Formats: sequence, structure tokens, C-alpha cells
Amino acid sequence: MTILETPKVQRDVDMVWQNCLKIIRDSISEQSYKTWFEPIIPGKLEGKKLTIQVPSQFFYEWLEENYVHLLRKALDFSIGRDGTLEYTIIVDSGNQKKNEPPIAINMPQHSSPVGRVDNNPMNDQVRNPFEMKDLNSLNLDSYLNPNYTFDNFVEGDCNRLARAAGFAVASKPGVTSFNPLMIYGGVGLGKTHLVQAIGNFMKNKAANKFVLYVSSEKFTSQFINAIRNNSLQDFMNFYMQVDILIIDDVQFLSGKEKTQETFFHIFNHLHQSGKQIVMTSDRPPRELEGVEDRLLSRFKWGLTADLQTPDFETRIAIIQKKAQAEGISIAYEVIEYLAHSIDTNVRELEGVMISLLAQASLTRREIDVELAKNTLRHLVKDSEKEVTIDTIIEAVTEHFKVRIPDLKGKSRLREIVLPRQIAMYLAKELTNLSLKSIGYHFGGRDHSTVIHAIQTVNDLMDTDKDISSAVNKLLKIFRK
Ligand SMILES: Nc1ncnc2c1ncn2[C@@H]1O[C@H](COP(=O)(O)OP(=O)(O)OP(=O)(O)O)[C@@H](O)[C@H]1O
Repeated sequence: MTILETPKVQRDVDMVWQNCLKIIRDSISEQSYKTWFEPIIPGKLEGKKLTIQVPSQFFYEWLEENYVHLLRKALDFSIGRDGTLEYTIIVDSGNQKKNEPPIAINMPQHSSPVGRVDNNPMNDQVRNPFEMKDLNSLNLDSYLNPNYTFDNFVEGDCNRLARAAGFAVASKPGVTSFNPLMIYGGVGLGKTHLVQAIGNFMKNKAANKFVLYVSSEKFTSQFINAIRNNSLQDFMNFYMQVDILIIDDVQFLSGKEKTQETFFHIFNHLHQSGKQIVMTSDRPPRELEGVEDRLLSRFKWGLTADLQTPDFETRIAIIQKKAQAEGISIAYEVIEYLAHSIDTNVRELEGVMISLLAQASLTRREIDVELAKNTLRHLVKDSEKEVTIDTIIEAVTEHFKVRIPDLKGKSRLREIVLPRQIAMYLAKELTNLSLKSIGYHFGGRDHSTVIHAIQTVNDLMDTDKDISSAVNKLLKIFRK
């Protein structure tokens, strides 16, 4: 039996073209991709020259007019900067198709030729183009989520500087003094959203720019693969061709000396070539332990901006925006209830909203405050770790044998006032809620009433053994 094998030359040209298509597919709509790129047949590869076959003269002209930058980018990626492209037109003469002589298209050259920065020790490597065999090991599926835009990133005091800096960088990458731009902040506060918005903005503005978003985790695993496959040089070359490098969660590089060293060289090369670098971290650079000093000092060259937990007004705006995006209208009192109840981070806020919408559609109920309360209670039960103001109120009313409406009402009787004050004290101890939000949950009292309640309970804890043990018992329920 004879096994027919595809000749190696054909495999090489196919692989190069497949790598081009990877870039192209991610940059245009599916419809355009189907119309203009699926009909192309990879022809041959001679050195750095790729020849592709297109169905008509018109087709070729259209590609050149509309997609020349994209093709350039794809070629950079799959062959290297000195890669060239030629077309042949398949002419239909009778039943037989035959190739016309090739047309070499005039691909735009990069304004900043690779290897321009001569004092960089890595330049020798930069001049070497990619080798096809190693492309797959880079596993380049690190593209941007188009839903993360500046338009749907709600601005507030908590993120104003970071957002403005991000927008400045996206508008003039590499030009502002914000290079690198380092965005830091706690879990779920919008770091990834913001830096991807920078990437999306740039991609839409200048399709020929090579925007790369990568998580530090992915960068590390690509680096390890590159070492394993003996293709470190290709890995470096690839990253040094990027116009804007967005690297998420750099705290992950901590303790990884070799990865840091490689990133250091890439960083230097890009920075010296006027390319933009954007990074995120879950903490400020000064707290990044296990990261080399020379790298840390570079992180501080540009601008460091933080994302804070959103304040009440921003939480309201975020909920409204998300509801709008889902095409639903939610009564303001529900929005207010949610904004007063969840103040940990935006992801959590979104999670509660999704559950609320699911509950409403499953049970065919109106979205009202009652449903919002139930949803929150269920979520807390599920996670069994978070404490909400409603679970605190329930525990306190049960302990003191009083009714919830009384606790939230106007009564000034001592047997009501004391449990109310203890509930406020517990809310301050056990949740991140602001004094204003705590007051809201107790019949709309203002923050000075809450301060007074907390002080009173603090004093009683020192002087009254019964109250001290009741409060400690309640605290224990939630802290177990
Ligand atoms: N200001 C904002 N406006 C609108 N949506 C926001 C805002 N901030 C965060 N979000 C949304 O909250 C969710 C979590 O944000 P994101 O994933 O960017 O957080 P992160 O800081 O990168 O979190 P982590 O540290 O866990 O990776 C996303 O769905 C994002 O769209």
C-alpha cells in the first residue's frame, strides 16, 4: 500500500497561510472573512515570499485597497517583517483554471524598522524572523474581548485617573509620558476591562497596529514552552514586534526570575522603540514582592493609577448601565437597594444582577426589592461566607425577640433601640458597607445616627457584661 503524503513544501506554505488567517480572522467580521479570505488558496513559499491565489483581478484590487495593512500584520506574524506577498489570479479559461503570472503587491513598510535601536543587545535576535515550526507553541489566542470598551466602563471618583490615563494612552500610544501605564486594584474592580478597552480602542483606530493583550500567566507558559521547544528567540522576536503590549496581572511574575529577565529585555526594547506598554497588577509596584528591582523601577517610569472600590453613586450608575445593556428597566428603589447592599466589587454586583434577572424570569416575577432581597439571601447561603445586612438583622431580631419592622422603624423604646444599635454595630464590624448604606437599611437613618450607635455599643461592651456577651455571641455566628 502506498501512503500519499503532502510534500513538505506544500505543508510549509499551508502552515504559513494558516498562521496569517489566525491574525486575519480575529481582526474582521465573519462575513468579510468568508467573502475575502476563505476563497484564497495558498500557492507557494519561496524563502520569505508567499504567493497566494485569488479568484479575480477585482478580488486582488479589493484586497489591496481594503486589507493591505491587515495582510502586512499577518505576514509580519507568520513570516517576519521582511516577508513579502505576491498574488496570482486564477483565470477561468473554459473548464480549466490556469494561473496568471504573479502580481507583487506594494505592501506598506513599517515606519519603525526592526533593529533600529542599536544599543539593544537583543537586536541580533530581532533581525531573525520567526521560524514557522515554533509559531504553534506560542499558542496565540490572546485576543481582546470586544465588549470591554471605554463606552461601557462607568466613570466615577474610584477610577477617574486610571480611566483618563487609559484613554490618553489609547489615543496617543507611546507618545504620552504614561509609558508604561500601570493600573492596579483589588479583585473585580475593572482592571482587565479598562486595559482591554485601551486595546480595542487602538485596534479600531489603527488596524495596522499590532495590539497584543496577554495575561502574565500565559506569557509565563509561552516562555516555558519556548525554552522547552528551543524557540526562545522566536518568542522574543514576536513580542518585540508588538506596537502595544498589554500584560495583565504582573503580580503573577513574582518569583519567576527567568520569565522576569526575558520580560525585562522585551520591555526595554519596546520602550526604547516608543511602543506602548500597559500593565495591571493587584497591588501597587512597591508591594510587588519577588519582582526584581530593575523591573520594578521601570514599572514606575510612567504612570501608576489605582482602581478603588466604587462609591455608592458609581455603583448606581454601573447597575443602570448593565440593566440598559440587558435591555431591561429596573425600578430605582431596587437599584438603590442593590447599590446599598453590595459594595465589595463590580464583579459581585454583576453576579447579583445576573442572578436577579434569572430569578425574575424563572419565577415570572416582577423585579422588586423583595425579589432582590431573596436573591441576595440565596447567594449568601450558597457561598456561606459572606454576611449581608439582612442576615445580620435576622440574627439580631431572633436573639432579642423583636420584629424586623420595629428594628427598622421609629420606636425609641430601649428594648428596640438597643438591638437596633447592636445590629448597626455588627453591620460595621462584619460588612464593608459605608455608614450611609448602613443607615439606609435601618429606615433611612443618617450616618451620624450610625456613628452614635457604634459608639454606644463600644461603650456598653466595656461596661455591661450581658451586652458584651450577646454581641460576642452574635459576632461568633458570622465569624465561624
Ligand atoms: N467601571 C466599570 N464600569 C462597568 N463595568 C465594570 C467597571 N468596572 C468593572 N466592571 C465590570 O466588572 C467585571 C469585573 O471586571 P474585571 O474583570 O475587569 O476586573 P479585574 O480588576 O480585572 O478583576 P481580577 O483582578 O479578578 O482579574 C467585568 O465584567 C467588568 O466589565
